[in-house]
Amino acid sequence: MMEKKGAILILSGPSGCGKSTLLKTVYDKIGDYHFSISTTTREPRVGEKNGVDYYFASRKEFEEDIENGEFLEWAEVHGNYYGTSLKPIKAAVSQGKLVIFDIDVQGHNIVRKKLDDIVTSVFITTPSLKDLEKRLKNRDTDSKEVIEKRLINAKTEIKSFRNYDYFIINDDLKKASKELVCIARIARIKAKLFDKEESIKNWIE
Ligand SMILES: Nc1ncnc2c1ncn2[C@@H]1O[C@H](COP(=O)(O)OP(=O)(O)OP(=O)(O)O)[C@@H](O)[C@H]1O
Ligand SMILES: Nc1nc2c(ncn2[C@@H]2O[C@H](COP(=O)(O)O)[C@@H](O)[C@H]2O)c(=O)[nH]1
Repeated sequence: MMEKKGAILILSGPSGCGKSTLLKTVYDKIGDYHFSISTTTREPRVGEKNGVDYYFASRKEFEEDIENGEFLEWAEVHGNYYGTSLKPIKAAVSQGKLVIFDIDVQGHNIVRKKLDDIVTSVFITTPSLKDLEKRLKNRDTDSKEVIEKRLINAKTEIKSFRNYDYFIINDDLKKASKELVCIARIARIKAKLFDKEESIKNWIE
């Protein structure tokens, strides 16, 4: 399906737990990486740019992409479609990059199933549901109804934390950031395993 020279790091966790904030703090500490930009049918938030934060699409366009097999994974999350296009991931993985995904638990389960040997995953959350509510309200990007929906879904999502390799409680941002840097560096080692396998070929032949 793809030349697996690289590695994949998946971040999941309830909306508002701080995945994007945490990622911004680690990028300059983890070396060469490729961040997977998802496609979504959600309306862009103020300041979000097409092709930077997401590729924004209509439901019709998204459904056509599903039909055409364009996605490595896709899911309906909080009432909208979100998906990861296969092509850029294939290219980045075959170039030996660490590919970073910010996707929900459904997407994680699909990618894990398809590419288990190169996946490292981390579930991120807040210390409590109250903290999550505060963060979503302070972020001020979503309506009251959208926030309520995301808080209800968070209670279901948190039940999946055991399906992940690592678990970070994003209370103190500095501490959580250090933990994520360690995990990202370990995730990259999975990419190196393929080079190592190559160098011990004489043992196997
Ligand atoms: N450790 C922290 N302490 C306090 N506030 C935080 C912390 N980490 C992130 N935040 C704040 O919480 C809010 C939500 O963070 P962010 O947008 O990164 O969440 P997210 O998990 O990426 O959300 P989504 O899944 O909806 O994209 C932001 O306003 C951010 O500044
Ligand atoms: N399964 C997928 N989930 C995705 C993808 N891109 C983002 N997400 C998840 O959606 C929620 C909501 O995001 P928001 O930007 O509307 O706040 C978030 O928790 C992401 O993890 C994807 O391609 N596939």
